[in-house]
Amino acid sequence: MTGQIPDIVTTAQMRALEQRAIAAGEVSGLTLMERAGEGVVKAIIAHAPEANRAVVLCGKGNNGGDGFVIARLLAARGWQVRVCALTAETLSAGQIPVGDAGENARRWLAAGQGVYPLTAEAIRDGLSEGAVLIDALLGIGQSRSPEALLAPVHTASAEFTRLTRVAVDLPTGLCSDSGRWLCDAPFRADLTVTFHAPKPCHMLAEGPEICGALEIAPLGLRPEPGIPLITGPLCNLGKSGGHKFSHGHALVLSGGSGRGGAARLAARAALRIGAGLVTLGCPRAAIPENAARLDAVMLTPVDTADDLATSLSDPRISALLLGPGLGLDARAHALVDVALRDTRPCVLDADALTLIAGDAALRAHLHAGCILTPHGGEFARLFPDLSARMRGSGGPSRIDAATEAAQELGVTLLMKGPDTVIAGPNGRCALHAALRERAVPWLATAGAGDVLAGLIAGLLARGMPGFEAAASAAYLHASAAQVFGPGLIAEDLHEAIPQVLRGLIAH
Ligand SMILES: NC(=O)C1=CN([C@@H]2O[C@H](COP(=O)(O)OP(=O)(O)OC[C@H]3O[C@@H](n4cnc5c(N)ncnc54)[C@H](O)[C@@H]3O)[C@@H](O)[C@H]2O)[C@@H](O)CC1
Ligand SMILES: [K+]
Repeated sequence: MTGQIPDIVTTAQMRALEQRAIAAGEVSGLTLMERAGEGVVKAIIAHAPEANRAVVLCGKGNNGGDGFVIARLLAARGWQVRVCALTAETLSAGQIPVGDAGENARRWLAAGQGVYPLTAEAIRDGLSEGAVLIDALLGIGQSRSPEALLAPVHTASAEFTRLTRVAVDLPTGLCSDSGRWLCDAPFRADLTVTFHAPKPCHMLAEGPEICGALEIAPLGLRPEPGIPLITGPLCNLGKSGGHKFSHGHALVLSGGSGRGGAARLAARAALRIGAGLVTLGCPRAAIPENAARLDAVMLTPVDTADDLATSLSDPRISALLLGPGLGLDARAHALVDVALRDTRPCVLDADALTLIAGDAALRAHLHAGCILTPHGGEFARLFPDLSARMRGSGGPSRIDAATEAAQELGVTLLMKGPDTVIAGPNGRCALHAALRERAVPWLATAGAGDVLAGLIAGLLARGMPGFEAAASAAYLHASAAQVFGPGLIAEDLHEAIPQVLRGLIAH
């Protein structure tokens, strides 16, 4: 997939787009199916230029209908094509289903072609080394395990080592909206050709692992806004003129002696990303330790809620961060309480999230300037019911769950994971997908989350709105890891940020 990636559309959005175009008389379902088949054939030829033999696995629905179009178009190019269909028996008995898929089955049969059953033997006999195996069993309509359906496919294809496996729209065994597998052994594609726009499963959770290369075939439908992929910072990061106070002042609150590392990582990140000033607020007893480890970050004693209130009387403090290394004691609770009664932008991470999860009174003070950055465990503590639903079959995707959670709390929420979902209080959502060169597994290292929280706080301090700050920080965080590469530890992220910024600001 190259060039500008269109917004992601959910299954419901895709069906609505198609239905609207058909209802408006702009296009027929049959034409859409033909275009879908043409797109897949074009991608197959580009991907496997030497191939001239295919087995097309066709299901009962419209994904199967696409399969019959693909079979017809490949056969017209001189390919040796075998269709193995779930409907082989009824089709062979002359019973053609109504609808677009039925019409394409009819056209295939009318061309004098046969339809084989979906058995291991029939599939194997249609294949040879170098052939293309096309999965048109199930598409966006799948919601339950297709294990039985796939068993003969796995048995047959295991006998070959050089097949090109192509998924039509999405691999069978993958939930289109959540990216979760619907069975233990889904179809594993080398190439997935989807239509109009990527679906969440191509970007989320375990989906990318089984999609292979992703191609998007146009259907001629009008583009509509969906869920954008974050492919760069959402605001200008350059600095022009002014003095240090023109670029904001972030206040990071830390725990006691021996617990300051996480907050120091966050504070340095806030400074690196361009906040004019960053102050670390820690208990008086922890000042020597922090002073020995920090130079450009300033220090202020914050032992009590009153101390924090005094710090906040400085109107130049433009953003707060609480959580990394904050602790879960009474002081930490009191600091979160004071911070939330203030209306300044506030990042809540780590221990602050645990405190909020356990106290409805704190939760009640959350406001639209808050940015919560939970990982899976913290999300489960904050939203046990939603989290349990996510784990269930047919449950909400990470995109849907983050959107629901952000709206429920009226905050911006950044859900951490290999794919990072950012959801705003008004239903806005964006995704940073860990795909290909943006997959940075070495970010799974102690302290990386603290750096991310610090980047958000720094951008907030500079005046960036919450959603933009969270989305931009997710991008910059992954970019820094990408620039540094293997062996990364959290401290290295700070050192890589200038290189990332140089690249972005130069453009
Ligand atoms: N929506 C659109 O805009 C377009 C859709 N097209 C194709 O149509 C597909 C969607 O078609 P359908 O809605 O008919 O859905 P599918 O073809 O994905 O599934 C068909 C039916 O199979 C059944 N099913 C689900 N899980 C099953 C399982 N495990 N075992 C057996 N049967 C199962 C369900 O009843 C489902 O409705 C898309 O993925 C795409 O390939 C294209 O033709 C072009 C346009
Ligand atoms: K499929």
